[in-house]
Amino acid sequence: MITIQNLTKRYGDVLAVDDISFTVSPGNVCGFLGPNGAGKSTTMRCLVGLAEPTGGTALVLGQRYHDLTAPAAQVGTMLDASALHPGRTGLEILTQGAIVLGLPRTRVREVLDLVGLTAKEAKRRVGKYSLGMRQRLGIAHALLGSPSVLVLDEPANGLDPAGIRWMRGLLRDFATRGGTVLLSSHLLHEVQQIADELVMIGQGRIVAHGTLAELLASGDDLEEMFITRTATTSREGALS
Ligand SMILES: Nc1ncnc2c1ncn2[C@@H]1O[C@H](COP(=O)(O)OP(=O)(O)OP(=O)(O)O)[C@@H](O)[C@H]1O
Repeated sequence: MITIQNLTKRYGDVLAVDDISFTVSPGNVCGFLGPNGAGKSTTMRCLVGLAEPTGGTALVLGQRYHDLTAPAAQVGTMLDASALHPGRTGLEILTQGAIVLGLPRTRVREVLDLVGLTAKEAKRRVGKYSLGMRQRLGIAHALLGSPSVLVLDEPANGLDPAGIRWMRGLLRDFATRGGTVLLSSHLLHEVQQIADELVMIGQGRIVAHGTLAELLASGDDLEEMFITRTATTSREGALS
């Protein structure tokens, strides 16, 4: 369960996130959609304790991230796949993660299988990985501790159509087993294929929220809605 309530985050003069509220329940894959600079990463950083909210709360499993008993295992995160150390192999990164979480080495093999990285690929340095392989490794790392919540920033970035289909299957399966997923994207087409509910954000404010079916049934063209609403919302709250 993810519960964002009246979350506000200000960096000096910049109101990065402006009083947003939404929840994601177990069993759901929620796409957090917005153009560059809309406030997606900031919201996710507040959720996983990397940024302190200026106001409101961002709770995961009903608690602040740092108050969870084993946050790194309970919540799988991928906030920046490009931050993976280029000089290490995928295997080294996952093995180190398993050690930190107190998990058996066999778990590394399991998550590699889950994301479709071969043993040979795992032994290559991350600097030689394609963007899609980095995304898979980042997701493998997020899955290590068998979390019940996944928070993924732009996970489909760099994936080809087959990779996107694979990710949809993986996340759907995770949600079907009771998991909660929040994933961000700045591409409507991408997120539409993966998520079953959407939170659209523009300039720090939520401009649309609902299941994909609800949003599509409204008769509005989703792309038109995305472009017009995220462009016209102002940080001073021009669009209610
Ligand atoms: N540490 C920071 N210090 C100052 N301003 C920041 C900081 N982090 C984010 N911002 C600003 O907050 C706003 C929201 O940024 P954020 O990264 O959350 O957006 P985003 O939707 O994730 O965008 P992108 O898709 O480009 O990653 C932007 O104006 C950004 O410049």
